[in-house]
Amino acid sequence: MPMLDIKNLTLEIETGGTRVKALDKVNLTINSGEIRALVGESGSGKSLIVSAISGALPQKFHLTADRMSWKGKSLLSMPTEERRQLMRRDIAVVFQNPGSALDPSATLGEQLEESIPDELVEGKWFWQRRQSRRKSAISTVHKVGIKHHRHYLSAYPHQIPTDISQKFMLAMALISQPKLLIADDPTRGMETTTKTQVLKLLTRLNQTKSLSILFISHDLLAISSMCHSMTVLYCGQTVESGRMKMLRKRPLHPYTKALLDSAPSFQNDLPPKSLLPTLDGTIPSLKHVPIGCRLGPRCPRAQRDCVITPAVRRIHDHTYSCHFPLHMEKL
Ligand SMILES: Nc1ncnc2c1ncn2[C@@H]1O[C@H](COP(=O)(O)OP(=O)(O)OP(=O)(O)O)[C@@H](O)[C@H]1O
Repeated sequence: MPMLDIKNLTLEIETGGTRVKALDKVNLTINSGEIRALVGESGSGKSLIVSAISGALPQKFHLTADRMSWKGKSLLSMPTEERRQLMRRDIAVVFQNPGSALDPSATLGEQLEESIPDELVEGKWFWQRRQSRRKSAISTVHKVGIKHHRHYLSAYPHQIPTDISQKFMLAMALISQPKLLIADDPTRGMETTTKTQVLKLLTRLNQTKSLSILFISHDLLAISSMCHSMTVLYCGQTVESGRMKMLRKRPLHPYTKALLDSAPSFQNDLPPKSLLPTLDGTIPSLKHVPIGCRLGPRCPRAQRDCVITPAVRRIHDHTYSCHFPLHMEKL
């Protein structure tokens, strides 16, 4: 049984007097110990999925799903307090805008120490427990690559640079020793050495502590080096999902292929200064989503049938939604 299991998640948003489906029957599963990438162009709905899982959607959004469960328990019918505990203890989220998630009136040290669940604090007496909190705060900031802990732990959020607040959010997420980490573009804007350090830390935690990770990023090279599986999203629809190796070798959906082909690091035989292949056009706005397969107007393989939403098809653990998939002759 998957740890996190989402089936046919639909999210409707009111925009300009009409209701649009920002997410349209999205499927996503994460197994214990798995690192799954969630990829797709800007505006495809990745952050909305994160908000839906964490229960952080505005009231006016209308969310439905055939299944949205954590270890078999429905998240949709879970009492608020239980859901809050789950998000505090088992699922940790690193949101895209680290600054806005921090309390401006408390120091980083206070916020970090407060995030440690009571059961992870050692000692019987107040002073022992305070020391234990301090010790884990220091060791966690070191783990995520923040060196001058004395300086940063006593600083307020507005006093620290963006890259430190990004690392700090990761520390806040990891300090509760979660079972699943949802990281929405955690390395965005980081310089290469810091990024490598963060990715190594996540891989190590996955291998040694069996931490499952939903890794959202635009960095396909990082994704292919650390993720076991990948779910591809286009304009609110899941187009393909499967093992990383399989998707890289034989993507079945034209969008997955276009996405992989657009990454320079994946193109070994590309002559210098040649143009990377990309799909014409851009992702449509929510007000103008095409009917059926939303990639239709941009898809090189589109035909008349594509105005009907393709069903999800499965080959072992590889799923895709396309009327005219690639590579079928080789399967
Ligand atoms: N609060 C909101 N109100 C209205 N529309 C929204 C809201 N949040 C997101 N959207 C719309 O939902 C769609 C998906 O947005 P989302 O931020 O989830 O994309 P994303 O894939 O995370 O993009 P990025 O890679 O840039 O973070 C976009 O068209 C966006 O404009």
